[in-house]
Amino acid sequence: MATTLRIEHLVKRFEGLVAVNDLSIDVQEREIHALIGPNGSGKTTTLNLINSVIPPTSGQIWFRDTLLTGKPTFETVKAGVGRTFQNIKLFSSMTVLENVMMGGQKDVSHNMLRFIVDLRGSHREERVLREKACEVLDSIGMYHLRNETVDNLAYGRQKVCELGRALMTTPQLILLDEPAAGLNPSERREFVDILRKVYDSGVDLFLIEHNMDVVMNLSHRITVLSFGCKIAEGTPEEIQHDPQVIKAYLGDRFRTEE
Ligand SMILES: Nc1ncnc2c1ncn2[C@@H]1O[C@H](COP(=O)(O)OP(=O)(O)OP(=O)(O)O)[C@@H](O)[C@H]1O
Repeated sequence: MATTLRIEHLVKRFEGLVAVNDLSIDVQEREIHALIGPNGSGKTTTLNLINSVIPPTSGQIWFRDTLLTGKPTFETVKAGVGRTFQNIKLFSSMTVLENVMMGGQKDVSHNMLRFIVDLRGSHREERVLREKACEVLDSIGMYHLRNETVDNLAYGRQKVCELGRALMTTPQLILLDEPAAGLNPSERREFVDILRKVYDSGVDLFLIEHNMDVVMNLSHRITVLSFGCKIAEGTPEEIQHDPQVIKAYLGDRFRTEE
């Protein structure tokens, strides 16, 4: 299998604090890779570095043959990397369909007003985006809710809607920032099923997550951070039994009976 996402000697300093410290990770094609670790260990910073929300102090990030480092966020999206956020970033008074359609505009975050004006001006563009958004909504079981305003949706459904918006750029890899956060157990099970479907459709996943049931059931490989440094990498089975990981993060949650 080829490497898709390659993180090489990544460092991020915030003044005196080293949030990410010489981090290297190779994510393979067709992999669900989780990044775990205690609060403040550098996970969100790493995600923000991958899709160029912030620049690194040093190091490089590659996605396939494209160097992402130094590129604006919309270029990382163009290269095939999508993203969802820990705190949902939807337009709450707009419908599900409109929110998902906006994901089809690669630079929409810079150009929201133009997007709305363009949609009104260009029936062809609107039709293409609408068709694609309907397909995406169908694939994630949200088509029947397309005309609901986001405000009226349960939190779990809003998260699925955000995932739908990320799918509009036809990503090859999606970065997921705590997909299970705030979900109740049944919403969580449903979301994991949807993520599996998205993966089965050919999209690789790189996620940050604190819920260890989700991480251990979903991931093929896991990288563990502590104070910005990688302390372990391996399969869920290896990580659950790694003494250093148990000490730094997992505690007794996965210790097997002696
Ligand atoms: N913009 C910033 N300026 C200064 N310090 C920051 C900034 N962003 C993050 N940090 C610090 O960098 C460290 C890593 O933070 P980060 O949010 O990446 O951790 P995390 O592992 O995602 O934590 P959590 O699980 O709580 O979300 C923390 O000490 C945090 O306070």
